[in-house]
Amino acid sequence: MGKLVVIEGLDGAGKRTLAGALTEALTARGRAVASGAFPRYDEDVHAELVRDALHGRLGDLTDSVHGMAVLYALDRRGAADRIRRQLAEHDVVLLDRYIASNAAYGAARLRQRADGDFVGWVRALEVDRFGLPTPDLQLLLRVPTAVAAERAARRESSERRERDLYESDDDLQSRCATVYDELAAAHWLSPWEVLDGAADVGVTALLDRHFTR
Ligand SMILES: Nc1ncnc2c1ncn2[C@@H]1O[C@H](COP(=O)(O)OP(=O)(O)O)[C@@H](O)[C@H]1O
Ligand SMILES: Cc1cn([C@H]2C[C@H](O)[C@@H](COP(=O)(O)OP(=O)(O)O)O2)c(=O)[nH]c1=O
Repeated sequence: MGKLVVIEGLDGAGKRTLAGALTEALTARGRAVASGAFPRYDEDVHAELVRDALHGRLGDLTDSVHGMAVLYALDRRGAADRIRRQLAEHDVVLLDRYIASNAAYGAARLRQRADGDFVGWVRALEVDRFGLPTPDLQLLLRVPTAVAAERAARRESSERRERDLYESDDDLQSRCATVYDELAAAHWLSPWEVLDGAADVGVTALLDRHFTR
């Protein structure tokens, strides 16, 4: 049975970049790695609807924090069997965002903290009701909100990719950073490790800490 490892953090924190580096380093050590990212924009109708909502194309649906969270959760529900299969066949399944993204962004939108009702509601929906596999380890890639915003803006211009409603809301990102810190401190759903994304993450040392057999 493989380990389910999740990378979490703000938009522009460097999650995708770290996922690539970790996959490469684990593969070089001979581990079988499956990787994925949520939302699955090009694979799942709920994720497609998320994209529409984040670009203001679904009217007042975007205003509903719980409605948005249900769409993200249904995307993951549709991937649950595949994740379970991947865990059976690989040493590591590495995901760029998972259940904690719903907890952090939703709580931040509602101005709640990690010990508030919303985070409990996400756990009840995704873990208890949908039966999603829980992570073995969550990595919080922590960067100052200004750095994340600057990276997201740079990516916007280099990839001609328009920033969405959450990405362009600096106050939301900064509240979200607080909830992430609290989720990590509480080891919500799994052990967490906080990585300094503004410095060298130190992939080799990370592997030595968590992936020695
Ligand atoms: N450690 C880093 N130092 C500087 N720039 C980085 C670093 N990691 C990622 N970036 C750049 O920041 C931008 C956002 O990174 P990305 O990995 O796409 O973030 P995320 O997946 O968290 O949104 C990209 O342009 C990427 O090249
Ligand atoms: C996966 C997930 C993302 N989100 C938020 C975080 C991001 O602001 C936004 C889009 O996800 P993101 O991974 O940033 O997609 P991309 O970088 O390809 O646009 O959705 C949730 O609120 N809940 C979730 O379950």
